[in-house]
Amino acid sequence: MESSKKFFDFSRAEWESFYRNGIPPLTEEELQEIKSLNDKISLQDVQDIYMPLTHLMHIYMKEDESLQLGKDLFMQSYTGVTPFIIGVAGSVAVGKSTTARLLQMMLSRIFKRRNVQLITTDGFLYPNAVLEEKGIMERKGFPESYDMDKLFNFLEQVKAGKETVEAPVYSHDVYDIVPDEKAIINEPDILIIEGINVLQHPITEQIYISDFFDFSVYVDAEPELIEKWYLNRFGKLLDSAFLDPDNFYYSYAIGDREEAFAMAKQVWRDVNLKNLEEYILPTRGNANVILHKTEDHQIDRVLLNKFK
Ligand SMILES: Nc1ncnc2c1ncn2[C@@H]1O[C@H](COP(=O)(O)OP(=O)(O)OP(=O)(O)O)[C@@H](O)[C@H]1O
Ligand SMILES: CC(C)(CO)[C@@H](O)C(=O)NCCC(=O)O
Repeated sequence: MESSKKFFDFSRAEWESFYRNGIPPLTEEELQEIKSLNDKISLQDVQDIYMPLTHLMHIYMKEDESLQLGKDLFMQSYTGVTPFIIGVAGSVAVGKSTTARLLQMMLSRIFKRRNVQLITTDGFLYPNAVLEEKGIMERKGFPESYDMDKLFNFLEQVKAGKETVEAPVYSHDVYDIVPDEKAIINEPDILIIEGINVLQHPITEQIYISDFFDFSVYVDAEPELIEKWYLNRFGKLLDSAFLDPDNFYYSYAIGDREEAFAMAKQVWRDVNLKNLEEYILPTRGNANVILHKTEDHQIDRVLLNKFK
């Protein structure tokens, strides 16, 4: 273990050993089902990295429940059970959605009676029309491009145990908020929130959105690799846009492929890499756990926060 001031830094082998004696809570069939999520997901990662991670999350969940109960006893009032909220942060295209969906599937299989739901903060981006109006269309993903009040209200309602809470929906294909679509969150026991901004910035002077999180994971990798994954995903977006004139990427898909990739490289450099360096990376130290990836999304190191 090679540690920094703030994090214990474990090799893959060390991390894996933290759950070696546990009985794998997932059947071979369930593992195969997880595989269908993204055919490149390594089942070895599920076993070696995510099993110990969900085990650790369970430790935090139990602590959280007992703290809530203790506080209620102290105040001599019952405030109700609040959902356990897990944040998944990291760069654009680092694999947050894939990690978050994998965690959702694993947690709902392992804790069969718990209702595990998932949402992305992409839905809280201002619609393109508003970004245009504010003159910040090329700042999509930067802090000012999100409706933070709306995100704050959403989190407050979920945490307060409201029966049904709605959130707007963003589509990568349309490259905009989808006007008539809503994501519904209804009384989850565990809510996973994935987004580049979940560990970021105060909303008001007193409160950070990270105050809402009971556990957080930062997905990390070297920027050169993330760029590769970004361009790779861009290629897939082009391939699926080819037959759909309504798709945002249609004109790129039917045009010159080299030019399209040159444009994507520029967007990576001028928007997403800049955002990573200025606003996302500085939040890495706030996470409970950092998953560090190398080539082919393989996780080679896991870091655990010493203080939270
Ligand atoms: N564990 C993994 N194994 C293989 N491929 C992966 C893995 N995780 C992500 N990918 C691939 O990397 C690309 C980016 O992943 P994903 O869309 O999950 O990123 P993201 O961080 O959610 O991005 P954004 O913030 O833009 O929504 C996708 O093409 C995805 O298929
Ligand atoms: C929607 C976000 C901000 C985050 O997922 C990102 O995928 C994005 O669209 N960034 C803007 C620059 C780009 O087109 O890649």
